[in-house]
Amino acid sequence: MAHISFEESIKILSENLPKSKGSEKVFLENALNRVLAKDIIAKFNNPYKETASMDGYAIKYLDQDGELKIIGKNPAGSFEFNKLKSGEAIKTYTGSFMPDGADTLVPIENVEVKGNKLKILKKVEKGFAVREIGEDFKKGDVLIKKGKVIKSAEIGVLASLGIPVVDVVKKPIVSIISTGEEIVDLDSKYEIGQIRSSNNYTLTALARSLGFIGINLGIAGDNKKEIKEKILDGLKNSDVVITTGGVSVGDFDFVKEITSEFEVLFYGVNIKPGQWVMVAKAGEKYIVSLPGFPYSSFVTFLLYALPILESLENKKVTKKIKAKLLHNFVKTNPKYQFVAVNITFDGSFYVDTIGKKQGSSGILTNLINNKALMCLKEGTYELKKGEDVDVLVYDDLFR
Ligand SMILES: Nc1nc2c(c(=O)[nH]1)N[C@H]1C(S)=C(S)[C@@H](COP(=O)(O)OP(=O)(O)OC[C@H]3O[C@@H](n4cnc5c(N)ncnc54)[C@H](O)[C@@H]3O)O[C@H]1N2
Ligand code: MOO
Repeated sequence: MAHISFEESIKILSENLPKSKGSEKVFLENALNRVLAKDIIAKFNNPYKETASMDGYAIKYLDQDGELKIIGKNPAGSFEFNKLKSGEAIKTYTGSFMPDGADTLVPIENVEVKGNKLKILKKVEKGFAVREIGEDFKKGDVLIKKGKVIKSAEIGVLASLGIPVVDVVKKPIVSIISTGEEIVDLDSKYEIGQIRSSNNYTLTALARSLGFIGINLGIAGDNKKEIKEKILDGLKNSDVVITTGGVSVGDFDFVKEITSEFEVLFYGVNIKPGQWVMVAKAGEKYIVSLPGFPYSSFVTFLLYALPILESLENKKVTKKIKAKLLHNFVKTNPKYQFVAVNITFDGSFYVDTIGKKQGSSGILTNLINNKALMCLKEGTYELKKGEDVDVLVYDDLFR
């Protein structure tokens, strides 16, 4: 079967992306980084009433010339709505409601007090240090839109609205299975010639680092029954099942046969790494079978599993940006290529491949400290130093 182009694979995938999952309720403390499932609408004005933003005396603006009579105190949290008449002042504190009849607050620094007499030494303009009703938000305002990822300020706004429980989109669950007769897990004895399985650990961690629920389902040998059982097991408890290995042309590449029993969206893409990737639907769920090489499985997870997970939670966790190449780069492979790059920011983004090893897709260590992939369209060509390139950023660049 001829491989399809990268663009074609993305088109097919985007036409088959899932709808976002339903919602669930979480305590506000657990809502950080979750996707809001319903608009948050203010049920009251904040502030509820005109409020002092400094410590001082509430007065009528036109009363600033003569001597005023201090008729009392108005501490924050006192809900007596004091009334103020002409010629009077009420001591009022930061956060206190302004008395009815007062339109201005003269700060303590501007006045002289003798007994209950107040003299204003330095006048202020009308409305000084008074927060308007609804200055922060007004009743009926849509404060946070459905689909927004909840960060610290959203947590604060929800708290200020008195909302202890929030409706958020359920987190997508992705299960990861490594396959291969030669690979062994950490709990098994290692014999020369075997390969310690890294993919199930790397991809579980990658899924979790991007905010999804990653489940490491361990290893299945090159055995159709075992592989199928593990995939079916994964499908029961997760939205997406990832397999690694067993998808190319070897005699023991059974995963592709098992995954083919489902509704295959595509198998084989003209990309480097990852040309043997296979994506299938299993009813509402997905099986994404990635090549076994550690670098290939990492890249293809980002390219094909991540869009499904993002769609399920209705959020984007990767960014596509332009960056300038810090050195010439010769693209020798005609496939659409994804290259691990160092990325730096100095007013613009810059990328380079300094210190990255050249070789097969078996090189996982190139991804240590890596946050981005340079995306190079099909063809062989030379890129010049200073040229703009497309970059897929999958980690926080400023951390
Ligand atoms: N005759 C051909 N051979 C290969 C081709 C080809 O076109 N013709 N394509 C190569 C490419 S490209 C890739 S990518 C691999 C993909 O093969 P599989 O997906 O079937 O992967 P495996 O053969 O099972 O494994 C490949 C490689 O990765 C190691 N591996 C597998 N799983 C893990 C794991 N969990 N942790 C660490 N390392 C793992 C495995 O030992 C192999 O070395 O096919 C090429 N061959
Ligand atoms: O497709 Mo393989 O992942 O190029 O090495």
